[in-house]
Amino acid sequence: MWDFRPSTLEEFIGQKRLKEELSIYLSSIKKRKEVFPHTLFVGAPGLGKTTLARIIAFELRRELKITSGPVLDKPGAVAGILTNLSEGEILFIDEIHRIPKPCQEILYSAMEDFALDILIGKNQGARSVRLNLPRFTLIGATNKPNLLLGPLLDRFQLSFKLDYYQEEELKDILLKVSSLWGLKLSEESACKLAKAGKGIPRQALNLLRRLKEFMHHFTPQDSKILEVTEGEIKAFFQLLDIDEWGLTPEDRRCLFTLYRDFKGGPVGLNSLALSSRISPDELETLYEPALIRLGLMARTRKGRVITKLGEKYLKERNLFHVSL
Ligand SMILES: Nc1ncnc2c1ncn2[C@@H]1O[C@H](COP(=O)(O)OP(=O)(O)OP(=O)(O)O)[C@@H](O)[C@H]1O
Repeated sequence: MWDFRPSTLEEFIGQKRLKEELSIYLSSIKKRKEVFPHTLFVGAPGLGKTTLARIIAFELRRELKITSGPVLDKPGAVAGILTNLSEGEILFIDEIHRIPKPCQEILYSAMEDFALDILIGKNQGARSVRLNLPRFTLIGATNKPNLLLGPLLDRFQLSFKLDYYQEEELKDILLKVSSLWGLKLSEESACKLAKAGKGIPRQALNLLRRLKEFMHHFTPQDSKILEVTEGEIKAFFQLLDIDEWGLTPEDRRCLFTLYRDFKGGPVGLNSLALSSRISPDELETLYEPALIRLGLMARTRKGRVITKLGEKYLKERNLFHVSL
């Protein structure tokens, strides 16, 4: 089994408070056979927003349609997907903040009144026609809720914020998935991988996927169970050039660029991204969250700054003079 997605809330590890609340809504909606309320999941990429949408659909035995903000870039695209929904169906829109504003506006009446107002004709001859929609559930996922129009935000009856995972929780996820994949992780190996997962299941599972390939490469072909020792984890981390926190050469490059090119900051996101040779979006969503959570970088009102701990990190690893 290559991918692992929990299909019930019980199988979903972590996010304890969110799970408790969600399970109450699921059971009460199930009892009353109602349509699930419009729900927004807010959190960084890879924390499990899509997985939760799938779980809601599975638990309620509802159909799930999956799309994403960039696909819904024209009013016609939004109208098209809405008019193809059936009663009780769940529409999941990933990166909902990337829907252009005029298209977000179409969603207001669809969510509130289950109706679509379509403008037919042009100029003076134009008239508005109201099209009734089946009752459906919209589940949105975003890591930038501030880019959603206020009235759209208001139409989500439920909103959940996903937290980064504790190492212990990531460890449980890794142990569960590794056994499905025929990998035998010792407790210590699982802890090391979990620590390098940067609080994000997708990152931890990506590491596990690569570890599996690594193990297959170095183990005789007939072994059914691949046993991973601490020594192998060490060699694996060396091969990937990641440290015990899971920081990659790109993470270190951002930190070092901040130190070298901007004298430790403060510096704006775009300038730091340009000098680090990565896109501002990648810097903001992929790299800086971990650097900030580890206390190596900080975000101030004037921009990003390196912390004392960040300087210590570079110094200890002899990274003050590397050429990037
Ligand atoms: N709590 C969890 N327990 C087990 N596996 C999880 C959990 N959360 C996420 N995963 C796994 O991590 C991977 C990423 O999860 P998912 O695609 O749901 O994240 P996401 O928040 O929707 O990311 P994106 O916003 O980038 O689409 C999936 O393989 C999923 O099965």
